[in-house]
Amino acid sequence: MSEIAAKAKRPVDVAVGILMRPDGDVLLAQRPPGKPYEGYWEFPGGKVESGEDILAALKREFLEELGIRIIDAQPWCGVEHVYPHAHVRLHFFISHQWEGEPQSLEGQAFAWQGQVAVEPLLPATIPLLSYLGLLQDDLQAA
Ligand SMILES: Nc1nc2c([nH]c(=O)n2[C@H]2C[C@H](O)[C@@H](COP(=O)(O)OP(=O)(O)OP(=O)(O)O)O2)c(=O)[nH]1
Repeated sequence: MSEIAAKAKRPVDVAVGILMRPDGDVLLAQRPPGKPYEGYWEFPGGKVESGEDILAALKREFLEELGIRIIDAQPWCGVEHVYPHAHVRLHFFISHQWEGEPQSLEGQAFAWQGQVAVEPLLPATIPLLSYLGLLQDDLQAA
């Protein structure tokens, strides 16, 4: 295998955060122009840097991209997906504790959603929505 092909196949770790309000609404962001899949909706986050702890990466990305300070977040699930542009390993966290309101520091749009209805959504994230819906239902029933 050539060095370029091997590099292309190496998974990239991505820290992704689902901010969940007490009523179950979650925050989505629209990918800004210039990124692969621009205009698609996602849960905010970004690539983990070499040697960086995943939760630390999550906190850094939220501060850099949204101006939000995550106080605490719990690991939720992992998803691996191969896109034409990258092989990603997504580490999803759920946070109920943060400070600040989302600011569009990268020109991205935001939406708080109960039932997630924004479209299009990044393909690797779509299968998680039904599981997320169960969590939101539990929160509302509590
Ligand atoms: N943040 C986020 N990324 C996701 C989700 N679902 C999904 O497939 N991804 C993929 C898309 C990208 O290939 C990768 C995230 O990388 P990115 O390019 O947005 O990361 P970044 O903000 O660090 O970008 P950059 O510094 O390289 O511009 O993960 C999701 O729900 N949220």
